[in-house]
Amino acid sequence: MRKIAVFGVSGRMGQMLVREVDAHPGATLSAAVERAGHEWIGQDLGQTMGGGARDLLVSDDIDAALAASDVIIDFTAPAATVALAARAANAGVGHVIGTTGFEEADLAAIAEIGTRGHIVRAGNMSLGVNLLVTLARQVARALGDEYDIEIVEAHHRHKVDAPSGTALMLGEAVAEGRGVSLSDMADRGRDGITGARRDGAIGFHAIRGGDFIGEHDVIFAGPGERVTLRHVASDRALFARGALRAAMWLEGRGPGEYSMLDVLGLIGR
Ligand SMILES: NC(=O)c1ccc[n+]([C@@H]2O[C@H](COP(=O)([O-])OP(=O)(O)OC[C@H]3O[C@@H](n4cnc5c(N)ncnc54)[C@H](O)[C@@H]3O)[C@@H](O)[C@H]2O)c1
Ligand SMILES: O=C(O)C1=N[C@H](C(=O)O)CCC1
Repeated sequence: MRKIAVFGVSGRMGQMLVREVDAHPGATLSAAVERAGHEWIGQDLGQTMGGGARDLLVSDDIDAALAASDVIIDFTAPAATVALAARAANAGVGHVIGTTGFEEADLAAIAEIGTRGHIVRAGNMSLGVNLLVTLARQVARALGDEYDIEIVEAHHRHKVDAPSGTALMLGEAVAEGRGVSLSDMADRGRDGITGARRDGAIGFHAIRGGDFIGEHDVIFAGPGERVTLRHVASDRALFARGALRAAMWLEGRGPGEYSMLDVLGLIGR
C-alpha cells in the first residue's frame, strides 16, 4: 500500500484528493494536513468532511505527516509548497505539486530541490490538458509567426492567481514550438491605448467568475482563418485522479522534478 498524505486537506482540491485516495485499492491516506490555525486542526477528518468518524485527525504537524508517508500531494499555496519541497526532499518523501501561482524564484528553488528530491509538478494534472500541451506545441511550430497566439482561460471566482498554471503551461508549449522564450513574448491582459499587437506576442486573458472549473482556449489567428484548441474541465476530480496517478508513478523513480508529461508518457511527442 502506498502511504499518501494530503496537504491543504480542507480545500476544494484537498477534499477531492481524500476521496480519490480512499477509492484507490493501492493507496492509503497516511495524513491529512492543514495550515496552522485552521479550524479543522485536531478535528476528525471524516466528520469535518461531513461524514462519519474515520480515526484520522487533521493536523498541522508536517514532520509527523512526512514520517508516516511515502509521498505527499500538495495543492496549497506557493510559499507553503516551496518550504514543503525542501522538507519532503530531506525526509526522502515524494512530493506531487499541484499548486500554481509561483514566481520565477519559487520555480528556481523547486528545480534546485528536484536535483535531490522526487517531485512531480504540473499546473494541470489532467490527461486532456497535457495532451493539449503537446498539440499546442506542434500547431505553433507548424503555423509559424503569421498566426497570432492568444490564450484565454476561465476559472471560478475564488481563484487567486492569473494567468492560470495551465495557461502558462500552454504558453510555454507554444513558445517552445516557435523557438522563443515565453518571458520575452508574453503579453498579459490589455488595457487602454495599447498600440497595435506586437509581432510574435503570446497573449494571456483571464476570466474569473461563478463556478467555472477550468476552461482554456489557445487561439491561432492567421490571415483568413483561425484555429482554436480548447479544453474544458467539467469535474474537479479530474485533477485529483491525475495527482494520484503521479503519486503512484513516483514509486521507484530516481530524483528529479518530473511533469505530468513524464507520468503520462507524452514526453517528446
Ligand atoms: N495542478 C492542477 O491540476 C490544479 C487543479 C486545481 C487547483 N490547482 C491549484 O491548487 C491550489 C489549491 O487550489 P484549491 O482550489 O484547492 O484552493 P483552496 O483555497 O480551496 O485550498 C487550498 C488549501 O490549502 C491550505 N493551505 C494553505 N497553506 C497551507 C499550509 N502551509 N499547509 C497546509 N495547508 C495549507 C488552505 O488552508 C486551503 O484549505 C491552487 O494553487 C490551484 O491553482 C491545481
Ligand atoms: O481551480 C483552480 O485553481 C485550477 N487551477 C489550475 C490552474 O491554475 O491552471 C488548474 C485548473 C483549476
